[in-house]
Formats: sequence, structure tokens, C-alpha cells
Amino acid sequence: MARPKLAGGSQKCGRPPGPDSSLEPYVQTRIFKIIVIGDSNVGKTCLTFRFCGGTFPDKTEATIGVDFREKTVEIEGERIKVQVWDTAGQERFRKSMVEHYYRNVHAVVFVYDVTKMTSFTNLKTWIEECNGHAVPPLVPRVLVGNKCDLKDLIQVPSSMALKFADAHNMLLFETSAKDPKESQNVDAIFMCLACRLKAQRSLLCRDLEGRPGQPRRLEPTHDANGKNSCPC
Ligand SMILES: Nc1nc2c(ncn2[C@@H]2O[C@H](COP(=O)(O)OP(=O)(O)OP(=O)(O)O)[C@@H](O)[C@H]2O)c(=O)[nH]1
Ligand SMILES: [Mg+2]
Repeated sequence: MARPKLAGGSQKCGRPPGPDSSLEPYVQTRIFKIIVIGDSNVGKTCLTFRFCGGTFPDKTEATIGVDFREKTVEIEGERIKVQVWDTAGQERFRKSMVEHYYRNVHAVVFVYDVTKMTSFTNLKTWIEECNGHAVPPLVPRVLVGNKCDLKDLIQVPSSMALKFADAHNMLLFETSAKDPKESQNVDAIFMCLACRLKAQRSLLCRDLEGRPGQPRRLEPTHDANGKNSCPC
């Protein structure tokens, strides 16, 4: 079984101390660890394939343990490595790995299959598992209904999914890993999370840089036009 390369610990602000402060700033690529969770067969592997590789795989097999995929994206001039953990949906292929999934996670994507009601009702179990691993409330979560291309087979109405997403403070994306016309929508899932994380971590850095004993205030980041820089 693949041993996970553990992410985290590399999100430093500023630059390391150096002998010559006139040198170019040392640029460290930040890594955001995003885990993709949900029942077996909902399309987690295909969604991560679509985002990281831009294609829909001809054939997939049940994921064993975890598969890692990566994509480097640029947000407001900063290169960020999005490290996607494609987890196993089948209990027997995930049980020894669960602790690794949640350790130092930065964001969580919950996936269900819009053509399979049980994959939607099982979401509460996945959320319980996530909560049981003490994932901090600041870690953003999104809900993804996959296989929207199978229009005649839809069992989970959008209204029901939206209500659930609202109740759990998540954004909802309904999409298809298979339909190439949906590829931007698939990208948006991960880009939205990366933008949020970047914004959050800028606040955190600014907060940590505050002088000890000084009052600290967290404010949203804005671009040059004064707009909030997150697209979602
Ligand atoms: N029609 C359609 N089929 C899809 C879509 N996404 C995935 N599939 C199919 O669904 C099946 C399961 O996809 P996977 O991505 O392997 O599912 P998984 O969630 O990774 O499953 P586990 O690894 O067992 O947890 C495959 O036959 C895919 O071809 C989609 O958007 N539309
Ligand atoms: Mg898989």
C-alpha cells in the first residue's frame, strides 16, 4: 500500500533569514492538501483525474488506500501546489489509511453520485468521520454531486442537495467528470478551495506577524480594485 507523503508544515510566511537582505525574496511554493471523500463508485478518481490531468480515464479500478495527484495553479501571481488525495471509498481499502487522510488536511471535498440516492444519504456518515478526526472548523468543505451527464437517471434533486449543503455550511457543485463541457466546473471546485485557503492563510500570516500584545484583527483580502479576490 502506498505510504502517504505527508503534507503540511511548509506553509511559512515571509522568507527565511539570510545574510543579505537585499537578495531576491525566497519564494516557497505552498502546498494545499485537499482530500476527496465519499462512497465507492461516485467518481472521486475521475474528478481528480479531470482536475489534475484534464481528461476522463477510460477505465478505473477501486482506489486502494489513496492515490495522489497534483496540480500547480497560479492565484494572484502566487504559484500554489494543490495536492489532491483521492481516497478509497471501500471500507476494506481505506481503514488503515483514515488517520493519514485527515492529518494536516487543508480542505475536504465530499462527493456523491446524483444517480444514486444512497451515496447522498451516506454523506452524513462521511461528515461524522471527518468531524471525528478533529478537523478544525476553519478547514473549508464543499459538496460535489457527480455524474450530472446521466440526466435521465438523476435521483438526488438539486433542491435536496442544496438544503443539505446549506445545513452543513458547504458550497454545492453539481457536475460531471465525464462531460468535457463540465471541465471548467470541475476546476472551479478545487480553484475555489485554493483561493479560500490562500485568502485564509494570508490573514493568518498577517495575524502571526502582529506584534505580541497588540490587538489583532482579521480582515478579508482585496485585490487592486478593492474587490474580494476569491472567485466564489
Ligand atoms: N457517466 C458518468 N460516469 C462516471 C462519472 N465519473 C465517474 N464515472 C464512472 O463511475 C465509475 C466509478 O468511478 P471512480 O472514479 O473509479 O469512482 P471512485 O469514487 O473513485 O471509487 P472508489 O475508488 O472505489 O472509491 C467508473 O466506471 C467511472 O467511469 C461521470 O461524471 N459520469
Ligand atoms: Mg477511486
